[in-house]
Amino acid sequence: MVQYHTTLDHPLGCAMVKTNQTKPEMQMSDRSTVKAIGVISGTSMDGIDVSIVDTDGDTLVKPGLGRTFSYPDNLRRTLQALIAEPAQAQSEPLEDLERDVTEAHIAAIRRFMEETGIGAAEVKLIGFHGQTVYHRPEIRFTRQLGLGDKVAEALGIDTVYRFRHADVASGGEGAPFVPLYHRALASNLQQPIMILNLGGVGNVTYIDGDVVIAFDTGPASALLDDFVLRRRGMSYDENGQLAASGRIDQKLVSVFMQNPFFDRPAPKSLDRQDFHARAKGVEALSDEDGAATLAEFTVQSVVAALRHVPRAPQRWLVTGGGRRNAHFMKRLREELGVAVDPVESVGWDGDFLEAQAFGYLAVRSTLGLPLSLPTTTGVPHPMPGGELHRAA
Ligand SMILES: Nc1ncnc2c1ncn2[C@@H]1O[C@H](COP(=O)(O)OP(=O)(O)OP(=O)(O)O)[C@@H](O)[C@H]1O
Ligand SMILES: CC(=O)N[C@H]1[C@@H]2OC[C@@H](O2)[C@@H](O)[C@@H]1O[C@H](C)C(=O)O
Repeated sequence: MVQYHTTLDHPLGCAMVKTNQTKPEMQMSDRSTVKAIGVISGTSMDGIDVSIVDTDGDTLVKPGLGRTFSYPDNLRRTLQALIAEPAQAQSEPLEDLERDVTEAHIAAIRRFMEETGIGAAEVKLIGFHGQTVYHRPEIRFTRQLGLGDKVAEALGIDTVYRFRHADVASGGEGAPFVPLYHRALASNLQQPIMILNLGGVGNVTYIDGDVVIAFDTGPASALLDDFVLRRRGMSYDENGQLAASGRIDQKLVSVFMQNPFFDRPAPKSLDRQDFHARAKGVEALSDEDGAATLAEFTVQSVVAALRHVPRAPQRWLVTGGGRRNAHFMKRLREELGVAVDPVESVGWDGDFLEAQAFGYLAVRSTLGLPLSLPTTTGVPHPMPGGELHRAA
């Protein structure tokens, strides 16, 4: 197994770097396809996404079925409270919480396999992302709760986890990590093309042949979700109805857009909570106007992504839960002035791209292939990563 040691003087030793590059677990000549399950709970914490992909870890990719399973209510609430307290999310040991998060993921994978009839013997690997609770690449720190060894042991399937750690330890942003999967999927599409993920945080992948540029764009649904929860007790603004019924406070949007993040060259990444403190200005607005203003902030932060790509793509494909927000989609079409479609328009499943990506990346990890590039996370060179735990 690849060996790691911690590079940071941190009590949790969360950032790891690969030290002795041993032989990859699979050789390039073994490149037949294998089935890998990917599992992730994103920053919205709306559930655990599980999917499967049949892949050689390179150009061959066949996505399979996907399912989302909710966190138990008390666990979701505990996680939501934790991410609002950055000091705790960074420094507390959180052993009980990490065990609960791991168990919820194991239960989700079990149910996925039962419901889809996929047997453990068919699955070569699990790519286990875990739950991001704190992300600070500038101090070389990223934290995803979840214990890969427990997943491997409980399910009897080799499991790769700690995908982002080697990247962050080497000075990379540690996110986004889905872009190489986007590249594999988009190889037959007209380029340049932009893939936009509207999750809790937004991120884009610009693909033009060998050029892959990726970065986080700004808030996607996180600010709006938290606002409508506070104001209306709703977990999100269904179809963007509330935002569509309000008036945008353009002055506030331009204040939000003065944040130096938007001019910072790519690659760059965000913690879910990064814009919360500075978005407090919406508290003085009505529910409708506040929602309209926060939604517009998301839209303008996506438009600002064009500052950091070489050519304006003629087509945007949108993935993540935000593609269901009709108001986001309408405003993006108006502002970008080109085709903006959900990824389903090219046959991809926008609910499971991230889960599939971590299955794909798990296979790449065992092949010793890069998971991130200088142009996707700012690593000094294409960077392998992930930590493999054998089932037995
Ligand atoms: N019908 C809908 N109308 C409006 N918004 C929706 C709808 N369905 C989902 N969403 C939004 O999508 C969000 C979830 O998106 P998604 O599952 O892609 O996020 P995530 O994967 O947790 O986040 P990230 O990609 O940042 O890790 C919800 O929190 C909600 O704001
Ligand atoms: C640190 C972390 O978990 N970041 C997430 C988050 O959610 C969206 C955006 O911010 C992206 O950078 C990343 O998610 C996907 C899975 C990624 O790594 O591509």
